[in-house]
Amino acid sequence: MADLTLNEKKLLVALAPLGEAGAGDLAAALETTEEAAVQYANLCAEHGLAAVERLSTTTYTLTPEGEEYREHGLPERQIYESFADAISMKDLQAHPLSRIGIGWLRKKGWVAITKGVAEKTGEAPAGEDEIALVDPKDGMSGIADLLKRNLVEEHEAVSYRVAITPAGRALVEAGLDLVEETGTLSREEIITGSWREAKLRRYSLETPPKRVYPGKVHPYQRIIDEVKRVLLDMGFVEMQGEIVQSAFWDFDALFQPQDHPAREMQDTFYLDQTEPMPEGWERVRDMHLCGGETTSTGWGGVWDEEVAQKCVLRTHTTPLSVQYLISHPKPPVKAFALGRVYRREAIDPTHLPEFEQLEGIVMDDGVSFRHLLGFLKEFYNRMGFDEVRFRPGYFPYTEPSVEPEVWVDGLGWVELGGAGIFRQEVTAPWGIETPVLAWGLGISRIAMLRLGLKDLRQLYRSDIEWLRESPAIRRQE
Ligand SMILES: N[C@@H](Cc1ccccc1)C(=O)O
Repeated sequence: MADLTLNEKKLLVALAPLGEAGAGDLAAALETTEEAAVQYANLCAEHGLAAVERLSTTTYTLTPEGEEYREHGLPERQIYESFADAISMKDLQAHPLSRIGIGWLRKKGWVAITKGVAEKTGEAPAGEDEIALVDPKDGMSGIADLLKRNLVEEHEAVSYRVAITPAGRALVEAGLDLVEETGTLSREEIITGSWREAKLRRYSLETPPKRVYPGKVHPYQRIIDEVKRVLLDMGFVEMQGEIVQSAFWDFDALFQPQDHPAREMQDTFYLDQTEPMPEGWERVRDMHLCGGETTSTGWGGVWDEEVAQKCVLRTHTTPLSVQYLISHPKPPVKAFALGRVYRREAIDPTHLPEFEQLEGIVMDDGVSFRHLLGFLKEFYNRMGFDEVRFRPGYFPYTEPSVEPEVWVDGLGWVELGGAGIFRQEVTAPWGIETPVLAWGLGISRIAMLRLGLKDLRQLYRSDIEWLRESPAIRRQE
């Protein structure tokens, strides 16, 4: 029995005079936790030196509702006692417990209902459930009904008893050497060689240890952090902005006409609040009406100030770009925002009413459409997508516009957002003449592809199994 650890030996020595003991007593004798004592006992059991018995006891306690009924009787009993022999259904239904109690009264056969009158059948013995309600104990036949009615709660308590086997006793009687073992060696012990005399604790390399699940960054947050890192590496600064925007910023400042379908209630979350117009709003109005002082003709028609003042949950992060340009009108500007946006979407595996967008702008003299494609390609390459292509797109605020797509094995080309060069209708009201490249990309989609998910909802539901299995490391570059 050379491979018994000191702890196992100590356990046997403590157990031998008792023959049999609860894990709690053994833990006290060994000055350790009950869990550890059970572990040592199990190791002894593996060597045939002890036997471990797992005992589980079930106890029941009353819920607050159960307590209430123990005192005053089950609802059906209370109703039963509230009238003499017969009662009209109308009066019966007026009883405060009627909603719970009437069904049970009938089911238990205590009343018979004919022509709108409930009449006692004369039989209403105390049921098993009522007996169990007084003092619920394991094995009572009324417990199941009380559990179903949520009047009692079940608790399971597990305890362990350990008994020494004849082989264990023989070993203790033959005498066990209780020399302290060491599990760690100090620098000195190694240098001086005194480790040779130390009694080293044996480890079993076959027994799998209990898995631990340390806290770690959420897989989606890791990708968001990585996106931000990539943009910062590419020389962008981060812009911040509000989730609640006026329709003026979310739509009008982006030259989205007031009758644009995306502005409608079924697509956008409107709030019951308004925001006053910002300085310079009249130039946006004029742009919509007639193109202001530019070569544009605008949309024509009418433009309603009240429509623009309504607040919405931002439907995209693009309003932040306009706001940033207004406060940073001088080139060069390279800025990004990564934040949540809201749309009234029916929920399915690839659509959610909230998701994350990565917004970006580059303003500088001489930047062109080719720079835009270059930025997007570079970004996706750095995020691990090697093949990128662009399809023509349309947005009211950009011209030309594109929709970037990336190639994903097994899925084909996946659309990931929109991009373009801001139209003069967007920039001119604020006196900006330098070209501005702009894009808004879906980040949850990227995360889904990178994490190999089939359902976007996985990113937002706290699925503990998935979180535990997700590696806590960054992607290999
Ligand atoms: N805002 C657009 C994306 C976009 C942003 C900037 C320029 C062009 C397109 C969207 O939400 O789909």
